[in-house]
Amino acid sequence: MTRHHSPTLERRNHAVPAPTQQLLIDKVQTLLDSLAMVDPGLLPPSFTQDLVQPLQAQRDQFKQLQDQLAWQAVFAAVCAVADQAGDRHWFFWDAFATQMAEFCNADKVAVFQEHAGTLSKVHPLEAEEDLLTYPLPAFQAPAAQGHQDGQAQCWWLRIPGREAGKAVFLLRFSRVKPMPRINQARLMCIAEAGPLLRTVVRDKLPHLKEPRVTAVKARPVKDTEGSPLLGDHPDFLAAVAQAKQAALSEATVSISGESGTGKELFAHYLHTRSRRNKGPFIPINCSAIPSELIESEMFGHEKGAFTGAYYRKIGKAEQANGGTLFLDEIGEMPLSFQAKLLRFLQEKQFTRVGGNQPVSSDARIVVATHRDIKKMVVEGTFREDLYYRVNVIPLKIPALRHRGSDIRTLSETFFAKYIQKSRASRREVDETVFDVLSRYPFPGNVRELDNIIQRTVVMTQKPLIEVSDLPPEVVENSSDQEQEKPFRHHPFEHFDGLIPTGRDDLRRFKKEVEDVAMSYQRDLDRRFLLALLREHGGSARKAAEAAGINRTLFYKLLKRAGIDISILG
Ligand SMILES: Nc1ncnc2c1ncn2[C@@H]1O[C@H](COP(=O)(O)OP(=O)(O)OP(=O)(O)O)[C@@H](O)[C@H]1O
Repeated sequence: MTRHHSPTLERRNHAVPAPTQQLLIDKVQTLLDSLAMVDPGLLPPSFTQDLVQPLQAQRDQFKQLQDQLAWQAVFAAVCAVADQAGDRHWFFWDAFATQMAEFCNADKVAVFQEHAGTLSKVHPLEAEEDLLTYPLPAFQAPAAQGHQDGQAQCWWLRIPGREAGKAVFLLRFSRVKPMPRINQARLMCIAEAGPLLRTVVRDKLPHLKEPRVTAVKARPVKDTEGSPLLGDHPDFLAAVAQAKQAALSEATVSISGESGTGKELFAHYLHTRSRRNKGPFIPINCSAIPSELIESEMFGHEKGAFTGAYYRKIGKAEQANGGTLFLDEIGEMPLSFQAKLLRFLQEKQFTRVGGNQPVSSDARIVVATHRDIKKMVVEGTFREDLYYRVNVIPLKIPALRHRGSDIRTLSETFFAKYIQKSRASRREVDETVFDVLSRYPFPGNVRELDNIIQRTVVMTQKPLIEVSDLPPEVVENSSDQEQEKPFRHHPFEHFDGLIPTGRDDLRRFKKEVEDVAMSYQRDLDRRFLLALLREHGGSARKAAEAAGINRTLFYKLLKRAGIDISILG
């Protein structure tokens, strides 16, 4: 069987500028759109067939070209990965492999599937011909069958006419993210296939040259200035700096931020850095206490104040004397209690439930909320005077997903913490894990990240923690990319000479479009002018008047459109 010798996919091909492709598509589309607006009465019956359909075909051809160029870019990226990996083995990243599988042409090659575990049986293949020079359609991937997402698979291609085949690794990686847009695939081929394939090579083919492995070693928990607040994103550091400043004063601080961003941690940090740090830090979660009990929780009660009050109880406000009282979720504070709280904040005095003696407490107040209490004021569910009383120093903690670099810092620290606690304390984390985590939106913020990593470390005992060890929901939701639109046609179907691959070809294409556009325009002008003249009994003066242009210009237009007025009767 002869081998398919279509033009090779040279790397220079993907150098054709992407904007030019889009420009061509846009141009033809604009033309089509304006044609769609022309009054059908002015158009010849064969209009659609003669003009619209060829234009549509041209637009589709440009789109196809765009796809193909994108594929070539991906191909070039895969070449780069393959270059790094040595000359005998090919590595395809899943999205690429799946696409290839779709365009499989099974009669050209025989394909044998091998599981990664049997890879070592694949004997070294002579490399007398560089695989890079093969036309892409000759790489026939089998239709995806029996793959498990997230698992590396090996496919062995046997190319007809040759004794031995070439080993091709197709990496199933679809759990990591849905198919990316093709123009993003290029970057991701390198970013994602790289670490995974290195892992596969290292684990399964130990006899091959040791690949470069990028794994992160667990390291001791960071402890900067004794602060438990970890992070180095500029917005986070700005919040820490504000907190440091606020700690020096006695003013009430109002901390806002989504759930799990570290509001309580910040409140504690404020306390430990304040001059009250020898005093108590007393937190009270307003959302966790039933509204009828909030007053006695906060201010305590006297013995016999109500049924079941057998002893005097000291409330949180009193316990916090000399220290800090942290009112968490202040937005959940019942409206009925807000007036009493306001009085305490202003006078530093309160009365225990069932008592009549005023009790004083010198507590610094820090409040937190994940709700927009300003909005609650407008809605009438939070007292305006209390809002101003607590909102003296506002401190906003950004959500984790807006603090990209912190995901990395915190992940490393949490991995280190839990790996140290685990039985096998010498474990590593594959870089790809951090890539996946950095793309996950973390609705539960730092608390969620902490839980995810703890769960991951506990649930696997492997020496190298990989993406497949992360909880599936994290991997599935780690994509911030748009959903991939499936390709409509084989990317290399018309590769042989039909599709322009260089700048000159594109210029020619562009000129063709312009010529077509011009001829359509002339044709339309002509039809319009003729219709106008007929309507006005062949009188150029009347027709010009009706069109709102002067007669000289009208004659010019007639001349340009090749209309001889004398033939009109
Ligand atoms: N910057 C950080 N560094 C280290 N750990 C953090 C950081 N931010 C949050 N955490 C950890 O995340 C968890 C949640 O933090 P915390 O309880 O302070 O959040 P929160 O905003 O008060 O949550 P909620 O609104 O649900 O009460 C805690 O285990 C905390 O130690």
